[in-house]
Amino acid sequence: MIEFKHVFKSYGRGPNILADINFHIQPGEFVFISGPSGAGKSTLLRLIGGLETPTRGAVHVKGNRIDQLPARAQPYIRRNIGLILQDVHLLNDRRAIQNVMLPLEVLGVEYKIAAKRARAAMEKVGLAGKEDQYPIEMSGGEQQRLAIARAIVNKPAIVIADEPTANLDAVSAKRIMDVFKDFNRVGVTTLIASHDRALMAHYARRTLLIEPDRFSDLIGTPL
Ligand SMILES: Nc1ncnc2c1ncn2[C@@H]1O[C@H](COP(=O)(O)OP(=O)(O)OP(=O)(O)O)[C@@H](O)[C@H]1O
Repeated sequence: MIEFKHVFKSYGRGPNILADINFHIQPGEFVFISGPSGAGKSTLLRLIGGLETPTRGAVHVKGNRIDQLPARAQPYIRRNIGLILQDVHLLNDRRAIQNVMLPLEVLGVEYKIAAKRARAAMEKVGLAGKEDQYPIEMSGGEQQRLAIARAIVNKPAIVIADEPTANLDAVSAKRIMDVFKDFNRVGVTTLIASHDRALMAHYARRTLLIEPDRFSDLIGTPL
């Protein structure tokens, strides 16, 4: 489903952030990406999402080399990935529900159906009743949950989330993790980078631990 083969990544002339990374994630796995700040967790997720290209090596996603896809094929692969980054990139001139409907609009889903699905996704992340607000009128945690609703609304095969619970209180964090768990239960491959090891220990069965000089592929979660 997701495979790294001898992947190296540096930015510009800087040092290798990732060096000779190898792993293979099967469909339906729930994987925790862990490691100290600045070690390269976001970089790894961005490589899978096709937002960065490796300096060396190959990144395979759903049988395609995402790092070598022609530009016209990228939207097709990205459509399968629900990407939740730290910078939520919401459109402030559109209401909350319109933000969530965007991925469906791109796919040409009929307006009424798209609105219904967007409303359901917002309810899942605890934002029922906030449909008509503008993102700017929402709290940081609400914006983060809105970005999550947008990422899951078209039922992607892969969900990648970078610190999805960082701005959330314990109750909201658990709610969001349960949303990911429900998706994972029906086969969605899930990768989550987080500093919250205790929370992740309840959900993930495998950990990719990224440290400055070491990469470890572990069963369970380290506590
Ligand atoms: N676009 C970029 N240009 C140059 N350097 C970058 C860029 N993006 C990330 N880096 C550097 O790469 C390293 C890894 O960053 P990354 O964001 O992947 O770490 P992280 O493990 O996700 O950190 P955190 O837990 O703090 O979010 C850092 O030293 C960072 O400064």
